[in-house]
Amino acid sequence: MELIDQHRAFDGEQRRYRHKARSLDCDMTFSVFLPPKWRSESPLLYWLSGLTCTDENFVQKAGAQRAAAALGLVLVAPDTSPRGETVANDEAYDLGQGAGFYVNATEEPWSRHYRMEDYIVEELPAQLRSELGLRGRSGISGHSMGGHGAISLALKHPERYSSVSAFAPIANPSACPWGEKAFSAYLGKNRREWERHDSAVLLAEHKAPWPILVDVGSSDGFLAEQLRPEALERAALASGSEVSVRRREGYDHSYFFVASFMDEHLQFHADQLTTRP
Ligand SMILES: N[C@@H](CCC(=O)N[C@@H](CS)C(=O)NCC(=O)O)C(=O)O
Repeated sequence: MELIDQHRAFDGEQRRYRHKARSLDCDMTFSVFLPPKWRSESPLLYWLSGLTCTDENFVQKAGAQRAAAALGLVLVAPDTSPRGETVANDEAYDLGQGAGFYVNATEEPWSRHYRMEDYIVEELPAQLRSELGLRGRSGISGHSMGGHGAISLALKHPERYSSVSAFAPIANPSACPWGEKAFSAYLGKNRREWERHDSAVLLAEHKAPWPILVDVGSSDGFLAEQLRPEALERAALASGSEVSVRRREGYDHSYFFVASFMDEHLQFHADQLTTRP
């Protein structure tokens, strides 16, 4: 992989890499923050971003580096979809490039490149292990579409992740307009298939092995129609899972909201990653 950008930050390093992603069959960029004195065992936090984002929105807007440096957390920020002129796309902001929804697509024209679940869960961790020697325990978090990605991927691959949180997640994508549109394009018309990637459905069926921390803003314009955090709370009750959904008065969907509570999420992950068996 090729180092394409590097900045000192809080005595650590904010780096950006480009590499050939086998699972996505295209070149990808991702960002990684290495805290001071990082080691191969340092814990990692994967951050999955939302619609329209690249790896850079989080790096530039979330203000996560100061606390990550203090806590010794490596931050990994992947892009939100495969990229490139030969990669299928759509004019809408909520489908195609910038909107991979963290699933492996089965439908044309998406199935060749849109394999974000394999990329996030398998290929990127293997790349970080082989190229940077990073093999610490991993947590996962994200925003909006990335909050859906974080919770659903962790529930699908519980052996891979030791801590999970989300900001304004699309909690029940098989029952909201963003999710219905993306899942019908990527996964086809069978709603049963959609439910295999739906955090609320997965959580209702299986008790989560870790507590899940969620923040949502009460003034988020997407809250009632697209995010539906109450579905996650109902699911947690049904399975006996520990899910804390905190409603933050007056906050909206933006990275101003994310940045406001980032330190609390990083502390939560650091606690889980360093103290849980
Ligand atoms: N642009 C879309 C909304 C997209 C949006 O809000 N994206 C969020 C994630 S779902 C985001 O993080 N945008 C990039 C940013 O704020 O830096 C719209 O017009 O409704």
